[in-house]
Amino acid sequence: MTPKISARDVSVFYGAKQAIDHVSIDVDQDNVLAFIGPSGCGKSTFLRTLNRMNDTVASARVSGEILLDGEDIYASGMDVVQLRARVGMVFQKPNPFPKSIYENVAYGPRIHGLATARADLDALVEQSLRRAGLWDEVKDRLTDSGTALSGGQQQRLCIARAIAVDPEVILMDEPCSALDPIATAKIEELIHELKGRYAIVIVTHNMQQAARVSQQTAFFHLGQLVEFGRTGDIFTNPREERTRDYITGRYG
Ligand SMILES: Nc1ncnc2c1ncn2[C@@H]1O[C@H](COP(=O)(O)OP(=O)(O)OP(=O)(O)O)[C@@H](O)[C@H]1O
Repeated sequence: MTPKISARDVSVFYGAKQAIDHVSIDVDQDNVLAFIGPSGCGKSTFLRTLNRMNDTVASARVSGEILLDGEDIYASGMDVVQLRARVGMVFQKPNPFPKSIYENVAYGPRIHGLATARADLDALVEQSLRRAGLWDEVKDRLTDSGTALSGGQQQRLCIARAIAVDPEVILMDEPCSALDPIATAKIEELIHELKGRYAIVIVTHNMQQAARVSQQTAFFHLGQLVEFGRTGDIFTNPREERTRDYITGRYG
């Protein structure tokens, strides 16, 4: 199977400090891939290279190659706005726009010209909220502010917002770390439902979560990709000592 994203020999520097050290990895189409590793090992930094979110950090410099469907996303002609629609992102802290629930979801399709007629936009908003498992909770209050929802609902709204522009990949950077266990379980359920429709990459500190939601796991340490494989193998039979030490809680 051709990978959805292929990262080759990727390094990232913040000024003189190297945060990612020659990482190569493929993201498959039909999988959930989890990035795990101790704090500061570079999980978020690497995740953010996959849709050029590091462009927003002045000191960040990326080398190597990242191909999306075989196309170099760092090529000079790449439209970064379009790229971030194709490779959407959900952040640690839910960050809905200070606008209505409807507008949070409709904004992206409108600026990308995916729906112009009101009825089409309404249908797209409903479909996105349904896929994000939020429709039944908000259908009678679409004009309320997105920021008035609970944290878990806000995170699902952010997922609906990412889905609305018809992405191919969804990057999730610790999407449950600000949520309680019930809201977390809902997001995990949602990840199961979204799997197959979108390639999903999730950064998580929670190893049980990685084991529950992902089919593949990548373990990072000090900017290096130490081990990458099937989640079951990584957690039950890791090849590398550093992976074993981490998953058994010897450091972290
Ligand atoms: N904007 C930045 N400017 C300078 N250094 C940064 C920046 N962002 C991250 N770093 C550094 O890069 C390294 C990797 O950080 P990163 O946040 O990617 O790790 P992480 O594994 O996601 O950590 P955590 O699990 O704590 O979120 C760390 O040493 C961090 O201090």
